[in-house]
Amino acid sequence: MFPYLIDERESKRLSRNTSPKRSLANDDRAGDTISRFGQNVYTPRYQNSRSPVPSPPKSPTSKKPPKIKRESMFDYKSEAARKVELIARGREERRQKQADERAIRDQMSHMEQNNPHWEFEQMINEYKSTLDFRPLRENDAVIENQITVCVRKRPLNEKEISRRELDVVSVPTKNQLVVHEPKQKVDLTKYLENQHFRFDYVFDESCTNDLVYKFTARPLVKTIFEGGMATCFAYGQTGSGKTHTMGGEFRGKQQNFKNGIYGLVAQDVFRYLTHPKYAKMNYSVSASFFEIYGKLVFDLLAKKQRLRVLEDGKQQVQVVGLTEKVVNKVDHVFELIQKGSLERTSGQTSANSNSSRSHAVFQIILRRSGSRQIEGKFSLIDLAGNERGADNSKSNRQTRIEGADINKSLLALKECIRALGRKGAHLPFRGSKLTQVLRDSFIGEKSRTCMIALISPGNYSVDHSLNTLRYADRVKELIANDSLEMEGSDEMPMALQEDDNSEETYDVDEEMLKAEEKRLQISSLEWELRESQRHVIQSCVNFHDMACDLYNSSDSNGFDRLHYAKKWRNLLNEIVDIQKGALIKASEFVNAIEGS
Ligand SMILES: Nc1ncnc2c1ncn2[C@@H]1O[C@H](COP(=O)(O)OP(=O)(O)OP(=O)(O)O)[C@@H](O)[C@H]1O
Repeated sequence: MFPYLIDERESKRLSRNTSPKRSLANDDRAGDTISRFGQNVYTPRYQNSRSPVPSPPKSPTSKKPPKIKRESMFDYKSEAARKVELIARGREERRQKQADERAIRDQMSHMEQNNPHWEFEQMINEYKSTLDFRPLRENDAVIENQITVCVRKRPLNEKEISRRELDVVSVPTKNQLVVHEPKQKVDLTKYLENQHFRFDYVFDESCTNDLVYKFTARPLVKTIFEGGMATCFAYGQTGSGKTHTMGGEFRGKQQNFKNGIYGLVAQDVFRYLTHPKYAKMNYSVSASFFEIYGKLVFDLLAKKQRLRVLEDGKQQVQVVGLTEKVVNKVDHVFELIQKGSLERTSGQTSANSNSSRSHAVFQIILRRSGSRQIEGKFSLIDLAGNERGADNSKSNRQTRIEGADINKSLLALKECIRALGRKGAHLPFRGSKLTQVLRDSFIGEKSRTCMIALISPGNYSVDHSLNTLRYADRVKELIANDSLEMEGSDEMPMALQEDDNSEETYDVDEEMLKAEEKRLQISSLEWELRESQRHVIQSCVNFHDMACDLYNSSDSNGFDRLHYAKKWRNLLNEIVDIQKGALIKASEFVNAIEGS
């Protein structure tokens, strides 16, 4: 094609020279170069205008046409060709890029469909690959603490698996746990916030009830044979495994009461009775089972008969009329556990249709035969779900009141455990019905307590799990501080005891330790600040309802002014107390931040 183009041009040039009359050849309209399908195609103008085709100049005198330098020919050719090639290559690259992006998008949407959290999953897997997993083993040493705080993580359940939830909790060692909190930045970048916690023991999803029992309640059984009080609490969100741990594993709807902590304690109590040291003491064993629902107490062994709690002048608290059955063999205890469990009050929450809104208290009591004097008592408490706040905004008044009571009792419980850890500290047992009835468990040198915090591993539960861990951490943190404060004591500080038991040697950096403690303290105070704020908000709503009811009641016949005024005063007192409590929490938090 190009030789033709050159010949044509050359011929025109020549014909211009040789025949001046030719009009067509006298300007540069002689021919156009048209780009067609990416190639330069030359279309002579005169062809388009149907002009007679001039014959190529064939002058006999004409010499050979002057040679066109090959170099310039190539220049011309390569210039155009390069542009074309560039355009073509650019187009090809664009298409390829678009195809690649489409393929990635398709792959991502396919992955999203199969696993909406695949990016977080990848991040968690990457993080886990850096951990050295050394979980708790059956033959690990059991540490004897006055207060033991541990955490149990259950496996993902069917519902969570069907919702394609991620397991966001890792348990690398026997006393450490990491929560991988999925987060998103404002620019939608996803990232993990890995939060570390440390407790006396951490049980991963593979641990059985037997193993949990061995490290938690079992060491406390001996306490009640030596004149002490023992308590074991199961604390956590609804559905996190409190009843599974305390009452026994579920097989469908059937619960195996023999392998829950209630049943395991009962079996060990009867075993201890046969021990030569205790056989001669002539102990008799009895059991009671009751439930605390708001401010009310019900007997689970007497068709939920309502019970009154009375306190005498010596601060001795009694649950009046509570059924206490004498048990001669462990099977009797299982029967009582079964009976009481069936009676237990359940309500409805958005989180779990069988959620428990009450605290269940199962007690095993030791007395000398023929005596009313209690020698030892083991209280096992399956606490109500701690996730009340999340349910509250949408819930009815009754549910809100229940929630407020549960929050109050859980905060009071924490304060009482703190008091037990700090010898001689004021015991704020009147903070709730729960702590009131358990008062005797929080006093005395020999009293021992164990808290099992239960967490659900799914990503949708991460906020509740963190709240549970912070609560447990607050109890643990104070114990650690108290132990460190015991100068000259034979007892080693808890943190150091653990370190001595481990194979690693720690180079403890005092500054770092202090900074870490401070951080933990602030995070706990923040949690308390938020909880107390929520409490104020709830109580304001309740206060408003009750104040309206009371106000309207003044219109009725037989209106008693004094009674009315007293009721109003009580309402005001109650809300002022709650607000004062919140004010203290807010000040504590501000002081901690400003002082740090
Ligand atoms: N460690 C575990 N292993 C296997 N399944 C478990 C475990 N913990 C709990 N589950 C199961 O999870 C479900 C909820 O557990 P559970 O009823 O004990 O929760 P909960 O904390 O007592 O809830 P609620 O406060 O509503 O009573 C049950 O079906 C239980 O069998």
